[in-house]
Amino acid sequence: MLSAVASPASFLALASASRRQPRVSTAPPLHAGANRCLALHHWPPPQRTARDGAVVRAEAGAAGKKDARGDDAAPAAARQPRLRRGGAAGKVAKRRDPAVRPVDRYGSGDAAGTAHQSPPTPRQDAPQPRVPILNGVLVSGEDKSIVTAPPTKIVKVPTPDSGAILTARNKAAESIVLVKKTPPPSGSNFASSVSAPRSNTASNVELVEKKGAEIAKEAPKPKSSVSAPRSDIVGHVEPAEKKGADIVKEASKLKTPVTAPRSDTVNNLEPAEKKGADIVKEAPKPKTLPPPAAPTVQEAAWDFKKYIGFEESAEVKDNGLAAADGAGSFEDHQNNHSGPLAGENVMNVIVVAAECSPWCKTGGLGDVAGALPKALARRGHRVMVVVPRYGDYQEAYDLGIRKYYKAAGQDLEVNYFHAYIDGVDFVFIDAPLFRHRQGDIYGGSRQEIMKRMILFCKAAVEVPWHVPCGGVPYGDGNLVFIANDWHTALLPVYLKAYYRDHGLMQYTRSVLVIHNIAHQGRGPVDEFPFTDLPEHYLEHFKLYDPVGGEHANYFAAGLKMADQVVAVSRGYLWELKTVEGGWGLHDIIRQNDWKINGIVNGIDNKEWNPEVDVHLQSDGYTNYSLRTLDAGKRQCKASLQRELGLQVRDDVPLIGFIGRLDGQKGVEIIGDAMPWIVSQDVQLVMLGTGRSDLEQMLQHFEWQHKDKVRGWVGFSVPMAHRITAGVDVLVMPSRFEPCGLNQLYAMAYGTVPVVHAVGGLRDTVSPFDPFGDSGLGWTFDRAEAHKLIEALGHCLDTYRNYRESWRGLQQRGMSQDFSWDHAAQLYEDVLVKAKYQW
Ligand SMILES: Nc1ncnc2c1ncn2[C@@H]1O[C@H](COP(=O)(O)OP(=O)(O)O[C@H]2O[C@H](CO)[C@@H](O)[C@H](O)[C@H]2O)[C@@H](O)[C@H]1O
Repeated sequence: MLSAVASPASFLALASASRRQPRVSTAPPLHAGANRCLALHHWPPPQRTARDGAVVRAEAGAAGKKDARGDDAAPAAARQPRLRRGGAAGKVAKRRDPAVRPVDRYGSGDAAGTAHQSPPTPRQDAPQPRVPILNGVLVSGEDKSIVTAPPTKIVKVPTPDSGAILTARNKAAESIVLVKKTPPPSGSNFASSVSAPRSNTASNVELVEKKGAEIAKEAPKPKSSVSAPRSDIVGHVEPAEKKGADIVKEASKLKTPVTAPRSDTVNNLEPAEKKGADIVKEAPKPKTLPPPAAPTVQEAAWDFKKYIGFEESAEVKDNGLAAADGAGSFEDHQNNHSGPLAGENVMNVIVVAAECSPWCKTGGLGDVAGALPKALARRGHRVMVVVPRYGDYQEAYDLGIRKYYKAAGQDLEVNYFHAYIDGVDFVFIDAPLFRHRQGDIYGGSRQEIMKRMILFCKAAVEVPWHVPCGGVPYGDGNLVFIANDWHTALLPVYLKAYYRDHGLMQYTRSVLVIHNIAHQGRGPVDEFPFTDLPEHYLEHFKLYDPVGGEHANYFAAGLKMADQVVAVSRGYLWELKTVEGGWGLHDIIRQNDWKINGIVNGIDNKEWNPEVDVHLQSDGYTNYSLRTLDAGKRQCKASLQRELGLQVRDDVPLIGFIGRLDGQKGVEIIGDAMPWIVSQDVQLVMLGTGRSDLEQMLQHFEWQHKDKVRGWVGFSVPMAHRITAGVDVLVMPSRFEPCGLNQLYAMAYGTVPVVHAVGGLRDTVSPFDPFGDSGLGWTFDRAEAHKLIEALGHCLDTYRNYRESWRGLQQRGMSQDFSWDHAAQLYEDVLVKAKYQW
């Protein structure tokens, strides 16, 4: 008997148990038909390859070598290798190169087993030796006394009036130049960022000024041309430029690290404008340099709708759909004289992620990085997304800025590309390491992907200084970074170790979002020096794993260093604190509980909306709304059946599955339930890519049940949209699901979800109650085939025999507000908490 609500503990314990056990292919279906015993052992058994990116014994040593402990000691789900997947939205061809073992989607790997010893207590508050690091250059011990002094360097401007602050390289005479503020070009988001009251601006400025005045009184006059008292400019040193001794020598002449009003007060902040102007007046005139490829702002001409290939229909416009996602368009806000929704909480926000839709997406992280920033911008924040440039993205142009950063012992050049879309600055970090990875963004060995992420985080943390979006860099005051998953967990660490520990970037905060803690960025302790962090930071990384032993863990360090943390649902946050759900980091999560927030993702109302969905505008599909649900869905269903070569029948329930093919998504549970499924009068379509054994399973089922089953192996955004619209039921038997987006998309499209009640699935799909006529779908409390079958059985019964109840389910699902605007408001609360946190 299905119990609609079970305790989370039981979900987890059971999910975890099933993770540990081999798949049982003989789970007795409740409504088994004649061919219930259809053998599942036809398809190849899961390969027992080493888990990608797993904990690597220190002694495994040699570069490129994977987990030396083998798979047998790890839990089953954890053991399953997660193959890399293609990336480009909608057109990513899968590549498999047998010569290079894929690492996995998240590169460096699944966390280890279920039994964990307590990780070391976080010690970020412990007194630490103040080893000065100036842009990653360690200053020797005897120079410690000057640690707090700002390095005097090195700013040149691209053009005198561009407002950009760029550091010069290979330039003999370096000087600091205060850059005059220029009015933002039309179309830039500068207006939004400066027009809003900046609550901490005033207070920060006062604070800094007061402090500055006091210190300045005591401080000897700097000898260099540091006439512009701008701490962030002063504080910035080109890493590869003048190292160690030089910097120390220069810096020792100054004792005014934070005396100055900060660049952001000059560049970004309205209340500080006057002061900024005064400072500018006093500042020496910028040298006239030959103009480099200056950032001309072309963003205004960029049309997102054109880019994604649709124009809203007149009907949609009339219905005020644009406003349906809450805050209205960015333009609306610009014209809205009542000020930004965020009010005095307006901030500069930089979202840093390894993928971002529509440029590069392998899963939900890409969706979030593409949509959350726009929602934050609609609230009035000045928002930037920083993402690697894996391919040649047409809408982004080269800013002509070159920087060098050290990663894994190598000096690597990065360039910055920029686009301004929907009120958001998108900055693409270009480097040879990222180029040509579009179809394989998490590919390569563990060391390779870790090196990419080290470089990415180092470059990203300095973007607010170097990249003049709309002519004006963000600056480091009133600034918060939102890092995502292990790939960017190093960002909060670099922010602290390189800057905040040394009195720089004092008004910058970091938030780390946990989308999936099963991937943590683990490596042997002896690879820690690759990160280029001070030695004493190692303690924040070290984690003991009973299976893999001691290792260095990026996610662990990021969780400790971030000012605030977000888990992508409240249910997931609860699970993270359990042994089964924390994947070895549960103790760290518990210890940092005070700063962890659970926020369910939203959905992009332009991208995932049946009324305007561009993928429903051809091949017989159609857009539809709640009003036209019956006809619209019928048409989409028929088109999907036709496109997939299934019999076109409206009366047969069409079931769908979309997802990465790995242990998390529970696709093998569908496999276990297959004998029962094909015994019913149903059709089933599954779309996914990932583990090769699971891909083969999909293909095998299609081959075996041609009349009923389709297994589409690949990554196809259009097909994901069409399946979401065309099917009646979406199954998600995920073993764990931090949030889950597909069930949200399904409900928005009038498709009824049947889900394993874990994490975000449990939070977002309330179980159907036929008596109260409430609920949004069916849930089952254990990731097991017979539980799925039971829930699916009830679902199909309702579909066939209780059409009114079915219609009610669809209507309730479509009427939910899943917009990002609500989630963005909750994120804003977290950003504000971080901002006032010291
Ligand atoms: N073969 C395919 N072809 C086309 N599109 C495909 C596809 N396979 C998956 N997708 C798309 O990728 C996205 C996957 O979303 P999920 O929420 O399942 O994310 P994922 O588990 O990757 O991410 C993690 O992060 C997200 C975001 O926080 C959490 O919701 C989630 O629980 C967590 O595991 C959806 O947009 C889906 O349509």
